[in-house]
Amino acid sequence: MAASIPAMLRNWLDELRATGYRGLVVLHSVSPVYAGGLLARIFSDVYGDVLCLAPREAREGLRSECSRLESPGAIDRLLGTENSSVVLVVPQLLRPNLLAAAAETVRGGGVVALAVPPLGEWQPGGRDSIGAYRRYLVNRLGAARALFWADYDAGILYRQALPRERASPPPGPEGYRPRSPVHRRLLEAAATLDQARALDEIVLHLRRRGRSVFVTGDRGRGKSGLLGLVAAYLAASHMVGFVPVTAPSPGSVQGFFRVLDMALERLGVRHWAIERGGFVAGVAGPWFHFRYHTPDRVEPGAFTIIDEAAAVGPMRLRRLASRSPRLLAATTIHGYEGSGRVLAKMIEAILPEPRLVVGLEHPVRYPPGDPLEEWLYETFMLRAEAPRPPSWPPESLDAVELDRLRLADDYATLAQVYGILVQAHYRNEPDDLALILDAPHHRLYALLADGTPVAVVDASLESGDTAYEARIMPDLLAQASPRAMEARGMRVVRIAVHPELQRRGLGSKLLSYVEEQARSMGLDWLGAVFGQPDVLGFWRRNGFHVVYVSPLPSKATGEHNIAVAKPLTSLGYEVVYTAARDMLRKLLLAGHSLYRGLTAEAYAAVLEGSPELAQQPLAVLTEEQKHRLRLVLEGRLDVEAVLDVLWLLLVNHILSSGGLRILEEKDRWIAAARVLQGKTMSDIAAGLRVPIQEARERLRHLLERLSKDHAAG
Ligand SMILES: CC(=O)SCCNC(=O)CCNC(=O)[C@H](O)C(C)(C)COP(=O)(O)OP(=O)(O)OC[C@H]1O[C@@H](n2cnc3c(N)ncnc32)[C@H](O)[C@@H]1OP(=O)(O)O
Ligand SMILES: Nc1ncnc2c1ncn2[C@@H]1O[C@H](COP(=O)(O)OP(=O)(O)OP(=O)(O)O)[C@@H](O)[C@H]1O
Repeated sequence: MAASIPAMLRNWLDELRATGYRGLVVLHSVSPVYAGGLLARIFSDVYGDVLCLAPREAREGLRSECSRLESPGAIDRLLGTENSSVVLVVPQLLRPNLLAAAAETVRGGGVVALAVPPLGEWQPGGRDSIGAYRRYLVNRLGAARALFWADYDAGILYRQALPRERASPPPGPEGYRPRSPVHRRLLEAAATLDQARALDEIVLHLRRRGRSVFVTGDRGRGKSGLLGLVAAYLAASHMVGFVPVTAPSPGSVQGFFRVLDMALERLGVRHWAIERGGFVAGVAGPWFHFRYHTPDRVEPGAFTIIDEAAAVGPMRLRRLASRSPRLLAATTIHGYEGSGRVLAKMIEAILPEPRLVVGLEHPVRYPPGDPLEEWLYETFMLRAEAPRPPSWPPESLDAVELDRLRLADDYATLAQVYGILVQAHYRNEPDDLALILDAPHHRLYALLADGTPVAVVDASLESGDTAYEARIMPDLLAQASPRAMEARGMRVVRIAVHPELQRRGLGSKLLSYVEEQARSMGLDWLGAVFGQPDVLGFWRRNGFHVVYVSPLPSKATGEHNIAVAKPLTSLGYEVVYTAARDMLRKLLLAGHSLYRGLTAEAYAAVLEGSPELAQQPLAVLTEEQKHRLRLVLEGRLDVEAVLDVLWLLLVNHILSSGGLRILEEKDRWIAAARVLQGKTMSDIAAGLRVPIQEARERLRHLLERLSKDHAAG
């Protein structure tokens, strides 16, 4: 009986190849390594090439079967490669990111295969899983349109399916009539008609003095390739000299450089590649140089190219956009390494006008409508969107904890929940769904309006006993609070309200339900960690305090993580207030060193504090300082002569009142940036778009006010 599974698989592969589409193979066995070897042998016969990804202990047994054998961790490097078949040997945890990324490398007619333990023992969520992810995956396998699913040892075929129709290849660039003066040879270098049309539009836009271009599309649509074609046009037309190119990693620009190199070759433009650390880091010619820099190092040029802009983050983009006269950017809307429509809209708004937005739809490596891509996108909800909101006001509005095992069987509700939750994070990736469904220490809460989710919280239980990789808050609190590791709490990993129903109190209502749940579990604190300082207002309104601000920006997004917490027990009070008071002091005393990198707005926001954080001020002014202060107040010296005095007065004002209590927003920003962070007046004026003279006036008024308060105090 067992012998027939390989034969059936071969037949299925023949039929799959005839359709031109890609498919998924899942083969169970008590020895996933053996099953992986078997799959590799069959694929090698059928296709000639097999990429195998297996953990170290499994690799020895596979060496002779695979044309390339790597660890699952190498997937980032392999993303630019193209394969007919990929075998993933997965004895334990199956990370959705790995499966989705491996599929990205497979061309039309090819397969991705999973070699896994027998169905009864299969736990793709790993050892501590609650089993919801397994249940969900098994349900989803039932919905795949191109699947071969069997148990090799038992000789059982669970399911095989093939699409009925045959794929038609995406239309090519042949015969496309351009409107711009783009070179014919360059147009023919496009991989799809879509890419050719976009190239033409972009050239037209740039020739008409357009300032920015934003290319969007799902993964594998040829976005990076399109940037390469445009770059070749700019070089060949002598429109550029030095062009900085940035993206989250050098690996992510290899496709760009490859297509740039190919296109310059076709145009007969002399050029050479510059390699660094095994990657192409630049392509240069006699009058041009395209050069890769990491997002934290890149200096904008007259033309700046940004690939995977979503991963570079809005903060860095804003900085690049404000300093670069012209920009070419591309981003994935939905893909294995995340992103989302919200972020694409945000990026679009940052890019300067006149701006052209072009979308690419046709995949480059496989036909449109590919069933494997469809299955991955649906299974990992990569196109998740908030559902249509229910009619408002609803008859009932109930906060509940969602049963994740039941959710695994209810695709429609899970899609609604996830569709709301994705907004709380710029970048959503397949792994996120598995985490939310399956992580043992996570809890999922929702506010249901007549049964439809309108607000969702994903929370995680954390204490000193939680595994190091799975806890965040206890370690942050422990930096200042000696008893933090004794305390137990719940971290709101994400909170989101339906986009059409925000600012009606729903977020606060759900949060207070979560707080009740945490109290009933006897937890000491409720907390959250996030990157966007603009939601701080929401947390403060709900009684949370800033307990930590990361001095280092995230390498990718440039944002500084902020942690907030609210105490629920007396131990919680001790831990949270100790950390929050210490943080306020540290933010003040290290404003010019550790926290100088924060924008004035973000720094002023974290300093806002609350009266409960009031504490002992620093030393009083010396006689000499008082003397200088008098001279300034009488107009005989400039404010800059008493910045030390102003620093002391401001720090003491904040310490004794528990936060930066200056009402006018611009005054707060200028005071924070000049006095506490030590930024120059010209940087501040440029950053906040305030004339220097006005900034000086505001600083002087602040001095007058604080010295009056000081005299009165
Ligand atoms: C750990 C994390 O997930 S952080 C990321 C948070 N999530 C997001 O940013 C996703 C998009 N935003 C949302 O989903 C929601 O707006 C939330 C969750 C931030 C807030 O929920 P809402 O229901 O909109 O807020 P709610 O009406 O309860 O707000 C109460 C008060 O908080 C403050 N507040 C709420 N949102 C904000 C905000 N974005 N910025 C500043 N203050 C805010 C306001 O003072 C508000 O009162 P007001 O509307 O009378 O001025
Ligand atoms: N015009 C082209 N000629 C040859 N190959 C191309 C062309 N355009 C893209 N490719 C190749 O097709 C594959 C997918 O294209 P590309 O990387 O540009 O897609 P993308 O939309 O940027 O997606 P991703 O987010 O996966 O990078 C890459 O290997 C790329 O090198």
